[in-house]
Formats: sequence, C-alpha cells, structure tokens
Amino acid sequence: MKNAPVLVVEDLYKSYDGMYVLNGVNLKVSSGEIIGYIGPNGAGKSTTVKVMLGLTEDYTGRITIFNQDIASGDVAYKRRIGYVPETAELYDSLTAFEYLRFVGQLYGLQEDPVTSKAKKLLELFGLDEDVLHSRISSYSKGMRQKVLIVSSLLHNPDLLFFDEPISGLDANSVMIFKEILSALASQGKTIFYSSHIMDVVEKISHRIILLNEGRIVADGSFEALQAKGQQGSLEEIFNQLTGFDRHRDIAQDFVAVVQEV
Ligand SMILES: Nc1ncnc2c1ncn2[C@@H]1O[C@H](COP(=O)(O)OP(=O)(O)OP(=O)(O)O)[C@@H](O)[C@H]1O
Repeated sequence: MKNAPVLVVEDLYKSYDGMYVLNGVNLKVSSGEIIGYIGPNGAGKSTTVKVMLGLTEDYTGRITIFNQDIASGDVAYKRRIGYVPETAELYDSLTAFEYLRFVGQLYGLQEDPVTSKAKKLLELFGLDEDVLHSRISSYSKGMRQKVLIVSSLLHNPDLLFFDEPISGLDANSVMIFKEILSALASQGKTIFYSSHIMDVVEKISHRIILLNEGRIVADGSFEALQAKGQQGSLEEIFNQLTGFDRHRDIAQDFVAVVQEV
C-alpha cells in the first residue's frame, strides 16, 4: 500500500507580485503516509497546498496527483481529495446539518446516506442532535472545526489536506482526531498535515517536511531528522533548521517595551 506515489511535486515555483514564495519544491508522497508539513509563518505551506488543490493555476513546475497532471484540465482528481483550510468561511446562517447536506450535494452524494453519515460522525465527535440543528453562528471555535473536519471526510477521500485542523479542539477531541488520522492512514489514505503544534506533528507524522523561505530544508521521519545531527524535540529541531535561536532575547525586549509606560 505504501509504494504507489499519490502525489508528486516537481520544481514548483510560485510568485506573488514578482516575489517568489515557492523556490523549487520537490516531493513525492506515497499512499498511507502522514506527512507533517511544517515551517515558519510565511514559508509557503498554504501556498503549496492551494496549488496542489488546483485553487491557483499560476505556477511553474509539475504536480501529479493520482497519476494525473493537475494542469491537464481534468478535475476528476478533486473528488478524491478532502481539505480542511486554515481559515474557512462557514455559512453562519445554516445549521451544521444543512451545511453538511449542502457539501454532500456538491460532491454528488445521495441525500439520505449523507445526512445519516454526517449525523453519526458529528455525534461521535460529541455534537448532539440539538446542536446539529442550531445555526453555525452560535458555535464555538472547536465546534466549527469539527464541522469542517467532518465535511472534509464525507465523500471518503483518498488524499487529505489538513491545515491547522485541531485549532480550538479540546484535549479529548484531539486524542480522538489523532486516532482517526492513524486509522485512515492504515487504510491507505494519504494525509498532508500542516500545523504549528509541534508535539502533535512529531507524534502523528510518518515523515516530516520542513519548508523555509519556499524551499524544503528537511525531509524524513522524526527519527531520521534526529539521526542527522538535529537534537531534541521537533520544536528544537525546527529552531535549529530555521536558524532561529533568539526567542529569549526577543521575549526580553518585548517585555521591556510592555513596561515602557
Ligand atoms: N494571495 C496572496 N497575495 C500576495 N501574497 C501572498 C498571497 N498569499 C500568500 N502570500 C504570501 O506568500 C508567502 C507565503 O504565504 P503562505 O500563506 O503560503 O505561508 P504559510 O507557510 O502557510 O504561513 P503560515 O504558517 O503563517 O500560515 C507570504 O509571504 C505571504 O505574504
């Protein structure tokens, strides 16, 4: 299961207003892999994901998903992808139930099975029947995030892109979600997981890809990164590979400014 490449990115370059934010990204991902895709703010993670999702066509390089060049014009590959964006506009005036039924329709799913599936998935995530039928505008951050996670999985996709999926989830829900990821991967689903929560990335990822200034600066399992001479936790490895060691100085300067009044 782990051999077939699901996703291949070759020499990906992308600029905004003449400024390059992706500077030759190359990677190959096999089915069943959980990729922790990490990097500093502005490194280009969301941009890479947007290009892979076909949300922007203005790039150079080649992206192949399920053996199909995504620039071919055939968008069939998108039906096999699930996505939780970093920030999402949910339809606040809809209930979770209505929203998920709507998403199901977009994927061409039959109404009855999809509503029953949505209900079961949300219940498993701790959202009971009356919550399902209340407007999303009344939801907490974590409840919205659960709706987004469920909406990304309704059509049983083979390739998942999660951008900060657990932001706002309580500790119990995070534990459930981590187990879900591992079970999905063991069924051969491929997961691209982007987050700044390093201890979770360290635990769930089979492979970690670190992007810095639009370039991949590390690619391997956590153990492989450690074996290459990077020491400590993923957070510490992240600091070393991005050449950052000024956190104490910056914090002291910050607090000094806070005290200025
Ligand atoms: N639509 C856009 N127009 C202009 N510049 C953009 C646009 N989207 C992203 N950028 C720029 O591209 C760079 C990479 O942004 P991107 O959102 O991919 O980073 P990221 O690694 O996902 O960061 P974060 O961890 O903060 O989410 C940043 O400098 C950002 O300002």
